[in-house]
Amino acid sequence: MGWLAAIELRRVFEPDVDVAVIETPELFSFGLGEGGALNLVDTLCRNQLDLDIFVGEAGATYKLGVLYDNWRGGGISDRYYRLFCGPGVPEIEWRVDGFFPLLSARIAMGEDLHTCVPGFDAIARHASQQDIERLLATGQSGLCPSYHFDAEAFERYLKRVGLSRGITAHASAVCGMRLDERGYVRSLHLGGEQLEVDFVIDASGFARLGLGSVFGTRWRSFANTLPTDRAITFDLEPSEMCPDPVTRSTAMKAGWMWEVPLNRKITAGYVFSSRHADHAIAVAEVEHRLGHRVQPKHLLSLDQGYFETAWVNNLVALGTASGFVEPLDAALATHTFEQLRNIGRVLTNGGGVVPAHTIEAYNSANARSWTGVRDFLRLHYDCKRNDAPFWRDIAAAELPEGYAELRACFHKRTPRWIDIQPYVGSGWHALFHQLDWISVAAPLGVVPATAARAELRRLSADIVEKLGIADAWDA
Ligand SMILES: Cc1cc2nc3c(=O)[nH]c(=O)nc-3n(C[C@H](O)[C@H](O)[C@H](O)COP(=O)(O)OP(=O)(O)OC[C@H]3O[C@@H](n4cnc5c(N)ncnc54)[C@H](O)[C@@H]3O)c2cc1C
Repeated sequence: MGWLAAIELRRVFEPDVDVAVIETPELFSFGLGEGGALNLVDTLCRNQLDLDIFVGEAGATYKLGVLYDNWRGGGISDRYYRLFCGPGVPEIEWRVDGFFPLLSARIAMGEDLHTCVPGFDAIARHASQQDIERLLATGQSGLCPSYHFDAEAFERYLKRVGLSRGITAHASAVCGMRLDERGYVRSLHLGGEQLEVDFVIDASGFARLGLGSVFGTRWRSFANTLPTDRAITFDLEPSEMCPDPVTRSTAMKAGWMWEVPLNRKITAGYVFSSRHADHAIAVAEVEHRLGHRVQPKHLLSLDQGYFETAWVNNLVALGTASGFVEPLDAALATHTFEQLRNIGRVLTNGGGVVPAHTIEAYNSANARSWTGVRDFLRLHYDCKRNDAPFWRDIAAAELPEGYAELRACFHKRTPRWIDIQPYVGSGWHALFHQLDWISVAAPLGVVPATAARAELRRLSADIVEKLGIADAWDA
């Protein structure tokens, strides 16, 4: 994300401010395909990165949501979707007292939620990219697009754009930082050279040069809540059908597997708990599920959590340098884009002069946002599976307090905006909205039919008749 951050800074700073990217000549990359959420598109547009050029340069394909396979334990055909919904879906446009009566009626009747989106048919029949483009252009699909993309190709594209906009590149590793007596970074050590700096965005990924090494900021671990701590990654041959416009997340015996469909390959991985499987067991399970051998590319140890303070004086950490969560729902990329938007917003609104209490507000909003990510991801594991020790252990594990309370509410009614609002602070946007929570909580039974029925019964008979949901009301 380093080049993207530099492009954001180039946009917000005056032309006479130098913006530079320091990148190691031995660039480290997982070679992954990634999927963004809707704020990927906002980030590109805000920075005048043309979407058509991005698609060509980053090998991007449409992403219209996430497909969850086997999270309820009913086998590979037991699936539900969380779609990126836009205008044109009556179930979402009708809202009464903070809830969606037409969606609640579906939950009360035990119906799928994703089938209410007109464009879902195109997803189900593996429509081509051109068909999806045409469908989106009609404005009738009820869908908003994001993209899957090749992370390395995206970074190369951003570098070309960055250089063309006057950003300078230093091919060198950052070996250290010199702080002044107040703890502000004054220069970076680049091998033999010192680079004087006024402001630093640390996008050093797992190296965590700033918060981890220099400032020793406190780490808030999610290990008790999100138990997966290992991942293997591998590529798959693309299927003969067109690339699916959804990221596929399949529940496995000791975690879950992701598949990001790109044009010429599918990048995939299995995130698992080391208490319940090891590398060999994970590979064997993947091969058994797919029915063929795979060639693992990386075995990674993952420590899920975040640094309590992401912005210290004149250094702010971005993306993995500030925290990490498993790639479920592209939460890390979504959080990173929101961090970047807020860094840009604070710098622009402050005219480059930012008081300490604004930095505190950024840090507290960032921490809230991470908590929201943790709880939304934890929701996915609330799935009543008990066919393997991993799922039984999760079912028995203690829940974080905030999420435990939310879950208790969802037994009585569907998720509301007021439930999510506490995760959002100081000008930040929610990463996962009411509809996202409903789309996962209802299929898993965290919102039971009885809860949906109870809230429908609070509606007047007039509204029930107008909406045509008397069956659900009476059920
Ligand atoms: C297993 C796995 C699967 C993932 N899958 C997805 C997914 O499907 N979708 C998704 O949205 N996200 C996914 N992610 C998250 C994804 O990695 C991040 O969203 C994003 O790529 C992280 O970007 P970053 O810039 O923070 O870190 P990185 O991409 O790791 O970049 C850090 C950069 O800093 C450089 N660097 C390190 N040390 C130094 C130094 N001393 N000096 C100079 N440069 C240095 C490195 O060479 C590297 O180029 C996944 C992550 C993992 C681990």
